[in-house]
Amino acid sequence: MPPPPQPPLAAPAPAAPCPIRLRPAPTRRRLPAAPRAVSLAASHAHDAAFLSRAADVADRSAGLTCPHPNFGCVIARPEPEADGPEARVVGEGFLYAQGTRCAELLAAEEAGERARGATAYLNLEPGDCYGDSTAVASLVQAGITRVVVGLRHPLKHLRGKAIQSLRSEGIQVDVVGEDLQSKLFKEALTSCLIVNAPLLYRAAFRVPFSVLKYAMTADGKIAASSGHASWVSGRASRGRVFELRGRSDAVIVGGNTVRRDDPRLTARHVKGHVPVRIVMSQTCNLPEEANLWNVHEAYTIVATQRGARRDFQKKLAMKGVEVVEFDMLNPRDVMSYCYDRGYLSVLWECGGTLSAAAISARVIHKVYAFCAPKIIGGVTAPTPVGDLGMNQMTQAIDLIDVSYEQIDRDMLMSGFIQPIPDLSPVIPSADEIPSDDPEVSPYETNIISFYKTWDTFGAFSNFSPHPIDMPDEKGDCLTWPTVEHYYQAHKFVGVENPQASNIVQEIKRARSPEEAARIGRTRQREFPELLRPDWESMKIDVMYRALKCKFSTYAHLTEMLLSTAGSVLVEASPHDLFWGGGREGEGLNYLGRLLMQLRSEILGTVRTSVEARGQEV
Ligand SMILES: NC(=O)C1=CN([C@@H]2O[C@H](COP(=O)(O)OP(=O)(O)OC[C@H]3O[C@@H](n4cnc5c(N)ncnc54)[C@H](OP(=O)(O)O)[C@@H]3O)[C@@H](O)[C@H]2O)C=CC1
Ligand SMILES: Nc1c(N[C@@H]2O[C@H](COP(=O)(O)O)[C@@H](O)[C@H]2O)[nH]c(=O)[nH]c1=O
Repeated sequence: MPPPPQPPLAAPAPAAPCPIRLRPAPTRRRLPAAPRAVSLAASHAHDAAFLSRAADVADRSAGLTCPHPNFGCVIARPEPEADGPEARVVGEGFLYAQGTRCAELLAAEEAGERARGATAYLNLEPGDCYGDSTAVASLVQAGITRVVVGLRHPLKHLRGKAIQSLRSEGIQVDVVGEDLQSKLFKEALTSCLIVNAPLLYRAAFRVPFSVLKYAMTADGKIAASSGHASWVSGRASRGRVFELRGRSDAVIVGGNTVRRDDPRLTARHVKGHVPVRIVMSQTCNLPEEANLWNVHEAYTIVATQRGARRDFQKKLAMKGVEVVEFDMLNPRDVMSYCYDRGYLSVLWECGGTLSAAAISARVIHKVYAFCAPKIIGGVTAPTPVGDLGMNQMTQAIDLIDVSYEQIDRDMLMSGFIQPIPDLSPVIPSADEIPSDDPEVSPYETNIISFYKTWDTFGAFSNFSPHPIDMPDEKGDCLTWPTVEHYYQAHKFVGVENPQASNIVQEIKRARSPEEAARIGRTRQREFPELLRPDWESMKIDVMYRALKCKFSTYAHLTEMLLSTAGSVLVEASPHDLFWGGGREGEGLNYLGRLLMQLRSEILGTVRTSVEARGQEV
């Protein structure tokens, strides 16, 4: 694989300022009426306003669920009584999580008949990976006649596909920057870029979007010279940090911060998504007891140097902490690992030692600096960023798109170290859609890996949004939203304890497959006595039954599976060594194996029926 493109450390001079703020969820409102005269400027103003609104709508699930590409759809139609370009919103929707119903479908359902002849505004080109093009089909079936797209999909195997499909259905598609250009559209486009910055960085640099956050005094210290740091910033600022955590897949600290602060790193006080906590420690010289080892609160990974304190590693593993060894522990390799795990965004909450290493490794993209109006002094008091090897002020890294916000008595300054990647120059024209499949290496054409639902073969993931109807113990048919829901719930099925039945119901009701997985795993750890006693011997069978149902229910999935004949299927999970293939092929890859077994079974059935027909003739 070629090395990921290296952005310059010192970013180019700032472009037009663009305030970056966490936006509160917009309330539904009628947009202000535009001037009555029908003019191009007025219709552009409407389009730009609705597109920005689609970006705001897309942002609604942030912090509620595991981060994922943010898709929002706003359907608007002209006011029947108005002859100008006034329009009103008739439907809105956003993607709640991977494997849940797409934004376009939700918006079309809300709009109903009012969608006929209306315009749909999408912050991002839909990225159907399930072979069923739900997003496009929803818009077509709803009778949408025009679609305005903010950004083409940044992932190569999806870019341009949905736009082409919509156009081939006779729908007018206007893409900002290509078909629509003006200052207003530039601003709307910025909203679309910001709401999916993590996906864009991930696509461009093959690392997750990384944000460095710290709290410092007015004299630039992040702790007193003793190392004591609670608290530098005020309560309101720390509340904002909980929000930032809730929007991240993982929060990272260095060994010293764990030894000194014993942090919890949870997104408490804000309901919703709790990120994974990652400790980077070369020595693994970490405390025996620490808040981070309480994995009931949140999942913890310790990233360490190969061979470091193996006995202690075992102790951590006994507590449920995952330990990952690296040949050379450094920020870039840890970020590559996080990329492989499918993370989109990571929050660095470390001290200056590790932050300097991360900035030097060019993995930090954005900075949030909370500045408190206090002075602590101290020549040895820690500062936010250690040595970067610069000795002239002219070498300083200029932050771009800087914004300032007062939070109670503190000031929050944020800005990008690296600009949001502009993928537009490599956008292919409509007749130049890439046919290559980035998941399949030309040298290993017989291996097809899949993992996240946005991958080319994302439909093979148990998180794909394909409900299955399965008989329960009494033989009654029950619908499960995804295979993951079914699998996780069956850890507790058949156990004669009302608490186990409650857990089954809790998992069944989970709003997304991620939530189902989280509940299933947490309850298994919390209540091992409620796990069905035959689980270890039954889990493969449970999974196979669910897969068989999924692939036989949806014809296009059967087709997709059969199209892989001759290839080895690998679930590219770097950490699940039972269902996945592991980082270096050390995993047992049971999910891939079961899919291949199912493929053989279906192929056998197809062949047998063809042969039978042949004999009849
Ligand atoms: N106000 C604020 O926002 C914050 C304040 N703090 C304060 O900062 C102080 C700690 O800062 P600091 O000592 O810089 O701690 P860091 O959080 O930066 O941790 C440094 C440690 O990170 C580990 N590490 C792993 N890989 C690397 C690498 N490639 N390069 C460098 N380090 C690596 C090492 O752990 P090991 O030694 O285990 O191998 C190293 O000692 C504390 O007083 C804490 O309270 C901390 C965070 C935020
Ligand atoms: N001291 C300091 C911060 N420190 C960071 O927060 C961590 C503690 O998190 P938790 O245990 O979850 O409350 C600590 O280890 C460090 O990473 N953050 C801030 O916003 N403001 C502050 O003043």
